Amino acid sequence: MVYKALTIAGSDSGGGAGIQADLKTFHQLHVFGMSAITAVTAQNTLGVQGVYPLPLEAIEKQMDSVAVDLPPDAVKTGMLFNEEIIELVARKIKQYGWVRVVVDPVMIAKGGAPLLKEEAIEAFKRHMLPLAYVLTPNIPEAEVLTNMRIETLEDRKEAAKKLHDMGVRHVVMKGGHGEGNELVDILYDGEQFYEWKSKRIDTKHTHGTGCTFAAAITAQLAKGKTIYEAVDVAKRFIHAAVEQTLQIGSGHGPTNHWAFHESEKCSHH
Ligand SMILES: Nc1ncnc2c1ncn2[C@@H]1O[C@H](COP(=O)(O)OP(=O)(O)O)[C@@H](O)[C@H]1O
Ligand SMILES: Cc1ncc(COP(=O)(O)OP(=O)(O)O)c(N)n1
Repeated sequence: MVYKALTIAGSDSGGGAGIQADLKTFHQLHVFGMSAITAVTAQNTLGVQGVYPLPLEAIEKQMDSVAVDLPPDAVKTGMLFNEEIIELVARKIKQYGWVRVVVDPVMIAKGGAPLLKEEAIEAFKRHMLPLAYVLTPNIPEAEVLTNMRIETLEDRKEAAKKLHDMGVRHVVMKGGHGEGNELVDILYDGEQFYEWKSKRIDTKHTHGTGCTFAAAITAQLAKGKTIYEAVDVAKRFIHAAVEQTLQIGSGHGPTNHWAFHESEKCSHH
C-alpha cells in the first residue's frame, strides 16, 4: 500500500522549511509526497529575501491535478500568505472533502519576515480553523489566534480549549518558544490533554522545526495512525532532527531530516 500526503505551502529555496521540509519528512516516513505551492520564497539560513505569491489559478490547478488523479490520504497546509489564498485553499479542501487536514498556522519566519499578512489573520481563523483536524500553533501563533497572553502551562491549556471551541478538532501546541531547558508539547482532543516533554537542545539550527514536526504528523495520519501515535512519532522525528543538525549555512541552519531514520533504524512505522 502506498500512502500519499499533499502539502499546500510555500517554497523555501534554502530547503529547510516549507514545501521542501514537508516533502523530505513525508519521504523519510515512507509516505509519497505531493505539493501545491502557494508562494515562492527566496530564503536561506540568514533569512527571507523575497516573497512571491503564486496566481490563484496556479494554486487551484495544482490542487485539482492532485485531487483528480492522486487523492491524498492526508493534507497539510503551511504558508498561505493572504486572504485570497486562504479562501481558495479552504474552498478546495471542502470541495474535495479532505478530512485528515493538518493546519500549521505559519505566520512569521524565525528571522521576522511575515509569511501571513496581518490583515489575513481573521480570514485564517474563519476559514481554516473549522477545517483543521489538527492545528499545530507555536506559542506566539496561539496567542495571536486566541487574543490571550500565554505564559504558564495552564495558559497553554486554556488557549488550546479556546482553539477547540473555534472549530479545531485536535490542538497540538508546540513548546519551542516556552521558557527553560525542558520543552513541553501538548495535545488537546476536546476531552483530555496529553504532554510530550523533552530536553531543549542548545542549538541555533532550528530553521524549519515547525514545518517538519507538522509534516511528520501528517505523514503518520496518512498511514491511518491515531492522533496520539502521530504526535508521538513526530516528536521523536523532530528531536532527532534538531539533535543531529547538519551545520550548513552561516545563519540558522536546517534540521536533519535523515536523523530519525538513521537513529531509530525505522522501516515504515
Ligand atoms: N531547541 C530545541 N530542542 C528540541 N526540540 C525543539 C527545539 N526547538 C523546537 N523544538 C521542537 O520542535 C517543534 C517545533 O517547535 P516550535 O519552535 O515551538 O515551533 P516553530 O518552529 O513553529 O516556531 C516542537 O516539537 C518543539 O518541541
Ligand atoms: C516557505 C516557508 N514556510 C514556512 C516557514 C516557517 O517555517 P518554520 O518551520 O516555522 O521555521 P522557521 O521559519 O521558524 O525557522 C518558512 N520559513 N518558509
